[in-house]
Amino acid sequence: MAKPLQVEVYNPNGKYRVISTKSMPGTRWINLLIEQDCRLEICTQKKTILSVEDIISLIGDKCDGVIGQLTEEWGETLFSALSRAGGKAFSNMAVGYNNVDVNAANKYGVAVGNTPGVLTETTAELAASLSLSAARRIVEADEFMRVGLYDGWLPHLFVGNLLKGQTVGVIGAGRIGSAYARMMVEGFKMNLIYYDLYQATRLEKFVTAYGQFLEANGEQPVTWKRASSMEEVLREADVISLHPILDKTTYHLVNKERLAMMKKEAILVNCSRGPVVDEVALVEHLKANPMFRVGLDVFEDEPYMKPGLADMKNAIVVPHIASASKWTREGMATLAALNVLGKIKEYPVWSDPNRVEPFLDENSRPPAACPSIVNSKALGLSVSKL
Ligand SMILES: NC(=O)C1=CN([C@@H]2O[C@H](COP(=O)(O)OP(=O)(O)OC[C@H]3O[C@@H](n4cnc5c(N)ncnc54)[C@H](O)[C@@H]3O)[C@@H](O)[C@H]2O)C=CC1
Ligand SMILES: O=C(O)C(=O)CO
Repeated sequence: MAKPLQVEVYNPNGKYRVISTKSMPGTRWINLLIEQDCRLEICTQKKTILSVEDIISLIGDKCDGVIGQLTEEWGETLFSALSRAGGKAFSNMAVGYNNVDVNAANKYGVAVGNTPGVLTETTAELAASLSLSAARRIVEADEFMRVGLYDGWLPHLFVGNLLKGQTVGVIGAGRIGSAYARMMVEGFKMNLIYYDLYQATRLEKFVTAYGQFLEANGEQPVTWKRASSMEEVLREADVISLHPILDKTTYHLVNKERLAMMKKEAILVNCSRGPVVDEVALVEHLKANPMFRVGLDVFEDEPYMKPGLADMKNAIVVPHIASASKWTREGMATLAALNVLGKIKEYPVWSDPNRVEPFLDENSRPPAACPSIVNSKALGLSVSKL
């Protein structure tokens, strides 16, 4: 028999057994669970990605709820194991839940939580950082300095792109895409073109008002356009940032043909999910177009990179850190814990997952509700009136 995974136990006599497959930042989430009679077991095994078998062994014979991670495969096997152990609550510590088979969760009556909102600005800030770093070739220039190649100022040294007056393209103008668009429009006075299945009315109003403000101050106004196709964005924008969810409609959304539609000196940023971009085609495109640049936070075969990507000077790569600020990660842990706790306590579901601030205020008790359950309709869960 395999050795049991290492766990740290809080409140051993708690009535409800809750597992967290990873240690998470902050202590508020731990306190909230133990105050509500949960025995919390945090897996401390030194293994970055737990397998399905590892998680089955953590669930054991009795488990009321699990807080899991985006690196884990939550499908039929795990939901049936959780259900056999009496559990009806699971939450990803992430807003994206493409690692979760929601139909399987529905089949076993397990609520699936996620953590929207608390990571919107943090993720958008990383996308903006990658956009700037790529435009101004910051990583290349930093490497050049460190290896002692700098021997004096030169007119052609690391010439990059000026963002002001250029066009930023956003694909997927939801919470994060809209926050990113605002940063680029407001911060760098870029014009906006976006593509989404839905109209981003608030974003459009913001750009209109900001354009009017600039004009009233004698400056060139910024503009916006909702594209009727993704191809329109690819052809027109100078910087393109990807922010859709990952599902079968967005798998390889950016492929060889679509890369070829982009401007030769364009910048592509991906802080959504790796498989939204065909990474093999991307490597070929980077090789053939040295002035085309990318900033990537996510990878198709994460944690691995496709062959050749790491050698490309025109690529900036970071290890899926877009939501990695202390406040955000602690907030994500809190929302994930409250999703699980809320379902265990049979609380209703919060009515607006875009407005989760009341759960994050450290100075007050969180509302008696589950902050965000993605399958609440399928499970017929009631909605909070708070
Ligand atoms: N790199 C990282 O650390 C992080 C990555 N993410 C990723 O970002 C994604 C988006 O997060 P939010 O903005 O909070 O979600 P959201 O649901 O507010 O926005 C997603 C947008 O994508 C649009 N969309 C869906 N299918 C589309 C398609 N085929 N073409 C164009 N647009 C489409 C939706 O209409 C929606 O407006 C998450 O699902 C997650 O995968 C989120 C947080 C951190
Ligand atoms: O929340 C997500 O979806 C992430 O990728 C990590 O923050």
